Amino acid sequence: MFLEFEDTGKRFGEATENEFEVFKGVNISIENNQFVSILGPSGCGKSTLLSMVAGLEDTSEGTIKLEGQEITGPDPERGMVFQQPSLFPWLTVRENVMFPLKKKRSKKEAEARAEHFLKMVHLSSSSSRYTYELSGGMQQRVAIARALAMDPKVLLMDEPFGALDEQTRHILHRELLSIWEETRKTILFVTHSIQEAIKLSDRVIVMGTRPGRIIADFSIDVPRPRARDDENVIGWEKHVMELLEKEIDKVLKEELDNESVSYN
Ligand SMILES: Nc1ncnc2c1ncn2[C@@H]1O[C@H](COP(=O)(O)OP(=O)(O)OP(=O)(O)O)[C@@H](O)[C@H]1O
Repeated sequence: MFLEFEDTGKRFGEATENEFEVFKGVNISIENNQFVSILGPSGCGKSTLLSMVAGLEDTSEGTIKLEGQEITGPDPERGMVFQQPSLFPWLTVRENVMFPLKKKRSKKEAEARAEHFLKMVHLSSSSSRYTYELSGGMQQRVAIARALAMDPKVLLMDEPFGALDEQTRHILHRELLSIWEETRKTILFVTHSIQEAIKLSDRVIVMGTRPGRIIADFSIDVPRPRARDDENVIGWEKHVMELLEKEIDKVLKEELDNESVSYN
């Protein structure tokens, strides 16, 4: 299997009373080239799971393996795109994409590679501009080009379009799908949006919370492009929504119960 979680668990804090278990017993097998989204209520551990694949957080239990190799730290084979693009404002668009490439490649090679990926995200005409001169959507495209230019085996995306307006998000969905079709990178995509997950993914994994765990794993077998009013798309959205609503209601009820205890 390409990317494999085996009985993976995560705890924060020391093994004392302030220890907090985010999730445990997570088992997921992901095939190469798949576009997989992770949905779940706030705090269930979606970003933590992604950070563990990135190697930014360690695993407390079990393993995560990429092509059979256990993940033990960050590596360019796993590229990350965050909600905030975190670009260098003192560098141009091209220089931002070139920056991580310069360690291993000549300047000329890095430049050619940066231009190639900037073209892929439709930004070649802005490559000499500074990133602070760009809109939020354009900045996120630079971040995607920068991650792709490293030629990762897996692209990890943590709510990459969460801060963008609806129209820009729609355009970037189209672009991301066309990039995915061209590069066939395996994508692990965290989102809060059911519509986004159903529109983009081969597979949608739904996490529950308290304790964090996988509660459903769906293959979305609707041909792309997926129109919003396609009855199969609407059917999937409704199905996932009902599942998530139950989970969110459970969290709200627990929070209200806890509050009423602390008031008494
Ligand atoms: N470094 C940390 N130290 C302690 N607890 C943490 C740390 N990072 C995350 N957590 C806790 O782990 C839980 C999961 O957080 P995480 O950000 O992964 O959730 P999420 O599902 O991505 O949430 P959201 O959808 O709101 O972004 C939360 O309760 C959070 O407070």
